[in-house]
Amino acid sequence: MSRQPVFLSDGVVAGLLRYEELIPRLEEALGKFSLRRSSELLQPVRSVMPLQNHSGFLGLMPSYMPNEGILCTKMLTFYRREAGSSLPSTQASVLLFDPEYGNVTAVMDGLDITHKRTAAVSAISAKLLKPAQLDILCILGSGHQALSHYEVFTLLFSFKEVRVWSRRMESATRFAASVKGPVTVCSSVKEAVNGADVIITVTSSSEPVLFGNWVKPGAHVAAVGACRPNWRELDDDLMRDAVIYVDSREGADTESGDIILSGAKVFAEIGEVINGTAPAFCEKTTVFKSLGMGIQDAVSAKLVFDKWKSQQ
Ligand SMILES: NC(=O)C1=CN([C@@H]2O[C@H](COP(=O)(O)OP(=O)(O)OC[C@H]3O[C@@H](n4cnc5c(N)ncnc54)[C@H](O)[C@@H]3O)[C@@H](O)[C@H]2O)C=CC1
Ligand SMILES: O=C(O)C1=NCCCC1
Repeated sequence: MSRQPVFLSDGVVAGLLRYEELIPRLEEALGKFSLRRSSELLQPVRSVMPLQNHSGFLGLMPSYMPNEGILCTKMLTFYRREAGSSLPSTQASVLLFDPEYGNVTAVMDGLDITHKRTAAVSAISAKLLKPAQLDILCILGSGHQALSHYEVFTLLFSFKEVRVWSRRMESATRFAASVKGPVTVCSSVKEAVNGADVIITVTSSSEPVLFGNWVKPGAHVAAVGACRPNWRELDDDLMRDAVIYVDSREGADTESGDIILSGAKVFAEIGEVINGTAPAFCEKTTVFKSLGMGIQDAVSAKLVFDKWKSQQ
């Protein structure tokens, strides 16, 4: 069992990972996670080491799904970057092990996995908590996650209008020009979210950018940024008035400033909605607070590795 691990570059991973195959695997994993059967799935809360010099952190995200033959960890760094930096703010590597023997079988670049699995889980939340009307999609932020969220949301849903807002107008304009379909560039958050049915927050902000009194009652918000206990994207009004769903209760209670600082109560994990053990309040304003989980990376990496092996 002393074979060297294979290395799969970002280009190879991106070529193999397809939303159509990824989404059902993520749904299954989210449902399993919420059952809390430790014989089937283990995933501790992300271990985080702050990197003060960079307003960032290094995170370790292990997970184990013995029945799936998955033992995996993602290692990531998040650095708060100035606009125009050539490096992405989140960088990641994923290690897959042979669960039988403990040797590393594959090391893969984790960028595309992080972009796609995060966006796919937000799209799953919108599918489960679908508002009655689905005409307007609004994306706040114009970076990597904005792009992957645009891709999967326009793949799964048919919006009449897609809007984008970014702190710097030229970034929003560049984003709109880079995607296939029409995108309205908005000059303020208030204008962007006005009447929107689905709002995605994908900013690196540590202060609220989205305020509850701007949000249409019954809208669904997928809140993806603000992944540290003292960072916010959403204000107290929105956190108090919406029904709050999360990927992991333990993760949310440990890492989400929006939840910890607002004192908002988590209603359910989206895995519980998938399992039918918690209701989907589609008619109410809902927030899905995403922090990201190791199992999401693990099932993505396993999918990529199996496809790569089948082509050798
Ligand atoms: N929940 C999850 O599973 C994951 C969450 N993330 C988080 O998603 C967010 C976006 O990630 P990426 O798109 O990869 O980053 P990025 O660096 O590519 O884009 C960040 C965006 O945030 C904007 N921004 C930065 N500071 C801001 C501020 N103070 N106010 C408003 N906008 C601001 C930037 O202009 C840019 O549009 C980050 O907070 C990241 O930590 C990233 C990966 C997974
Ligand atoms: O789950 C992830 O991957 C990340 N979550 C929070 C921000 C950095 C990446």
